[in-house]
Amino acid sequence: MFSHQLVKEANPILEAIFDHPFVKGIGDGHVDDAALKFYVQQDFQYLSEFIKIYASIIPILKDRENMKFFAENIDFILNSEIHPHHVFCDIANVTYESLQHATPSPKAYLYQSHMYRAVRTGSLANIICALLPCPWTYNEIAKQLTATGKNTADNPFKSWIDFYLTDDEDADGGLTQKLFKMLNELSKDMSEEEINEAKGFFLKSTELEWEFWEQAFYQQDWRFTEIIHGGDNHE
Ligand SMILES: Cc1ncc(C[n+]2csc(CCO)c2C)c(N)n1
Repeated sequence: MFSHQLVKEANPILEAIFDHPFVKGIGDGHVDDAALKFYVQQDFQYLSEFIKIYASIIPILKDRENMKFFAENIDFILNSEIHPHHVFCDIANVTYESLQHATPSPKAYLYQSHMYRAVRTGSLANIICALLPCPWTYNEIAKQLTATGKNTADNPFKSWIDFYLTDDEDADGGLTQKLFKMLNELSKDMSEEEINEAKGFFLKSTELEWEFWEQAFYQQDWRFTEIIHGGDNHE
């Protein structure tokens, strides 16, 4: 099955995500404030783009059930995904509002551009492959942290882990499985070339998830950010 192939090939990248100091820090209950702030600034901005990508899928869908599914996911990102951000803000002792005006860092820019590239191909499989590592890796992180005994009552990140752990219909676990199922269906009518193209989108997005943790941990912004972003806030 296509989904098994994707998970198998991406596995070393997922393992590297589990080993990343930011993710390990979530498990151990400590991440530097500067890393948490950089993450929320970039993620707030990233999720706004993610919503637009979800919206851009709707015109290429053929049935209402799928339209409902993607529309509900937009609602979920807008209204529920803010919870994990609040957890980071509370720990870093900053207001969420103060972190909502960032422009994309190089890696966030690359990740967003990668997703838009998938949209431009017009292929639903490519778009789902580019999107899926986002809910997939987070759900896997939450499961791994829980399985290794890190999701404890005294961990300040407990409610962040719990958020991505939930596996009910409306939450990420359910979403991940549904997207993998859609891919398995689509792959039945795809050529080897199309399968490889879609896989490329999935594997690159998985690495870009790793890069997202990395850039937040080391606060990697544009080298010439003053020049690039100037006084006005262009993207
Ligand atoms: C860089 C980055 N990657 C993944 C997530 C997690 N996430 C974002 S939207 C969503 C639901 C998808 O419909 C999930 C699980 C994040 N916050 N930031």
